[in-house]
Amino acid sequence: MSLYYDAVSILTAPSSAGGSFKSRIYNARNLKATPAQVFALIIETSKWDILLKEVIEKADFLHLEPKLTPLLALLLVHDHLIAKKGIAAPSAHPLRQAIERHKTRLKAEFVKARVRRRCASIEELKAVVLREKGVDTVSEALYPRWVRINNVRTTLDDQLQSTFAGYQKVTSLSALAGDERKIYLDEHIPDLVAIPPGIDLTSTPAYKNGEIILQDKASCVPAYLLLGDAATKWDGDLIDGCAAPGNKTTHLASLLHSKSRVSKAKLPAVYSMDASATRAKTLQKMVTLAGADKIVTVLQGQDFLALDPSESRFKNVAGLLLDPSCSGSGIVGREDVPKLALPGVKGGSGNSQGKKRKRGRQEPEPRPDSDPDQPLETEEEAPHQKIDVDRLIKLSNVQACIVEHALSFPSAERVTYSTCSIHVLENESVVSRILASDVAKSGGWRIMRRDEQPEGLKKWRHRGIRTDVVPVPNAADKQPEANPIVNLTDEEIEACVRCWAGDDEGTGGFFVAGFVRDCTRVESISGKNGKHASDASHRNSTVAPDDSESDDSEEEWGGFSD
Ligand SMILES: C[S@@+](CC[C@H](N)C(=O)[O-])C[C@H]1O[C@@H](n2cnc3c(N)ncnc32)[C@H](O)[C@@H]1O
Repeated sequence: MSLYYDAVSILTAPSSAGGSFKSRIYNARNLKATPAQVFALIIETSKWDILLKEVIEKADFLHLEPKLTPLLALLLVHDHLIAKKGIAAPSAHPLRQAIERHKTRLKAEFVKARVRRRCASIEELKAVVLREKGVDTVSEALYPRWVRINNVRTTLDDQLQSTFAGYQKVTSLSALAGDERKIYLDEHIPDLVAIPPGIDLTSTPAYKNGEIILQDKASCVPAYLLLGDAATKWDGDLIDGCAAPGNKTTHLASLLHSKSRVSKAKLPAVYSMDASATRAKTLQKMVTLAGADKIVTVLQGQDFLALDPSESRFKNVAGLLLDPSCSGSGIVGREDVPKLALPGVKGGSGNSQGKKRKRGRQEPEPRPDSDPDQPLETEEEAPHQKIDVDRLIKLSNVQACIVEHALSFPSAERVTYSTCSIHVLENESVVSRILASDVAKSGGWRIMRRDEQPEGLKKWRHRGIRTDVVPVPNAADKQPEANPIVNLTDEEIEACVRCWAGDDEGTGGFFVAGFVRDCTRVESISGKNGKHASDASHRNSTVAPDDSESDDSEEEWGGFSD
């Protein structure tokens, strides 16, 4: 029963609580039910709210049940009428009884509501209700649960035969509609699958053991772009400069790893850091849980900008992943607490929806990856802070600095830059500034073209833009900084990877660009950094997509050594 009270407490929490709606659930320390259950209940109820309101009002029983607030009633009636297992509470529980006392009326009104809409099945009814609500069933109603398979601990095949045994394979995201056990194997990112959002994996052994990681598809692009299709052959060390809570670090480890790697050679080292000591603790936890601690060294509370690229331990760093703080404007669910249509109470009962029940509860330990990217926002990313152009300009200055610092690592040959922002000012404009910087020019850096990207990403259709799709508030007053300068060629724009929330790809808004060192450029530039660039240029030249990559081709690898 705590599930319903948990959902009410989330929905009625003050808006100043901060964080995206989803992140607030996953970060809430006072929930008894699992965050996934609470999230699914709220989202599923929000899809049906107008119909449930109609049914409850016509059944006209709220004034008879003082324990039921309109919000509680909506959530409970959802499960009573629609959820496969009914209300998640023992049959003697007073709230369950408060609903079941009226089950005949509720059932009758539900059937009438369906007949009025001329629907033969519940699925049909769901689609009609969503249309009434003006929701596109594929884009908004269906935001799948993305699940990344962690190759450090398991394989996709193992998971298909264990955690996902009995799941029906489907070939499109839209086919995941409903609550049935279906699975979609992603066509762009290796070892990524999607399942219906209502399915809770948090109690599975695979989740608890770090074999699977819940991570939005868009957030999987940077590590894949950095290491490419032949990631198991990558032999330079890596840095994840802005790493907490650790989704991309553990993704790097997963890509580098393959269960079939035969122990001979040493795996590359990954230095993973976060300037926030608190967030770095979560990073360490997630790295350990994912089994990546054998290759990942977490530098807790380390400011990436304070790293000295000439330090000897970084001499073999060939790839750097930078995912710095951003406005978070692409995060799905930001300020998106579903506004549920609540039933009215005839006869004016005093049970208000905001009334909170006092509960003494143990605080559950949140899982670090429970809401990839989203739960552990930086101070800068807190949504209650207004997104305005001044803030974007500040963020973009730091973003550019961070990537330029990455380009100065002597053996670096690939760098990725990513944000979960939709603004040109933080994305294409930052790329444009980076490419124009001295460090990029003298180091021979250029953008990683679309035709050089891993196979899955070559196929990805959303590419860079030059002008904001969603205008930035008060940008018009701030000339000229508010007008982002995007001095990129068409080829460079095409090289930028964009993801958009609300389309049929099921991702949040995201931006990624890769930079590579081009030794021909550096040779044409006299003086500094030329040697570094050519040092770097040979190492991972084999990292380009390689069709011959197979389990058999990995005997030279040494696997993990303790
Ligand atoms: C968007 S989050 C990173 C998410 C992470 N890449 C993941 O996939 O789980 C940005 C992080 O960068 C960190 N950060 C910001 N500036 C930094 C800096 N100069 N050095 C190190 N970390 C920094 C913030 O504390 C924050 O945790």
